Amino acid sequence: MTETIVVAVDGPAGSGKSSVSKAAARRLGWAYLDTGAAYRALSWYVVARQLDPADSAAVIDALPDFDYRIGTDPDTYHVFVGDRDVTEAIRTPEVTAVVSAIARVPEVRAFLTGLFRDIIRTTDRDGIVVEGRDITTVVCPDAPVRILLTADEAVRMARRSAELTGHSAAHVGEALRRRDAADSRVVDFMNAADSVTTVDSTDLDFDQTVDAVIQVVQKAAHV
Ligand SMILES: Nc1ncnc2c1ncn2[C@@H]1O[C@H](COP(=O)(O)OP(=O)(O)O)[C@@H](O)[C@H]1O
Ligand SMILES: Nc1ccn([C@@H]2O[C@H](COP(=O)(O)OP(=O)(O)O)[C@@H](O)[C@H]2O)c(=O)n1
Repeated sequence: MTETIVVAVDGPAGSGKSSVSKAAARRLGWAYLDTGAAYRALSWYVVARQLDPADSAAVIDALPDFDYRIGTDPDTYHVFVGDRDVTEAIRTPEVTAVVSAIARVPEVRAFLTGLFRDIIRTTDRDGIVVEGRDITTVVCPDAPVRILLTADEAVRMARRSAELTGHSAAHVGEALRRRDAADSRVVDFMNAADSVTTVDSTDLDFDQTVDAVIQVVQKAAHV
């Protein structure tokens, strides 16, 4: 059996990681793994169990009962905790506001990294596009294709606030800046690590960004 080709994609919030990675996976006929969804689902679970997200010990204690499942088919993407479909619930501003506190706990990162590697190992496609904050550096540092997807902060904020109707652009922008600042104290996703290719989507539209990612994949993985 040939080994699955891993495409590792990191970047800050609103850079296009999820949407671009999903579209690239679809075009390649490969699997897609959204790692942020696991951090979000754990945050949702902590809130649902009425635990304090800032209480690391309580969050660590909850890990063995965290029954997480995610689809890796880009066309039928769903996130479950137990038998509850949380695909929508994990995107609310309430969950987004607590996710950085959960993600900074080293035991949480180790637990979820193990889970991601299991999912990657058991994929039945020729390749998998995995996106997050530490995929090129921690989860899959040996991936044959490693990409940092960036865009200027103002552009990222504008994209995000266009998605979240009902929230002011200033509020969305401030929340995004605060989350990036907190997250980047834990892992560096603003600077490309050695031999990681940067794709800057500031002046690219969505399709051009997908094209740019596919080109990096084709060049690095010869597909
Ligand atoms: N190059 C691009 N040009 C315009 N809009 C984009 C581009 N890339 C992504 N988007 C849009 O920006 C929004 C945020 O993208 P998303 O994939 O959720 O980012 P991330 O996963 O990095 O937070 C989405 O609505 C997406 O469709
Ligand atoms: N590999 C990853 C992915 C996400 N995360 C955390 O999970 C949160 C949500 O990730 P996400 O990718 O869904 O966020 P967006 O960039 O899509 O808004 C981030 O703000 C990080 O705190 C992480 O720490 N490591």
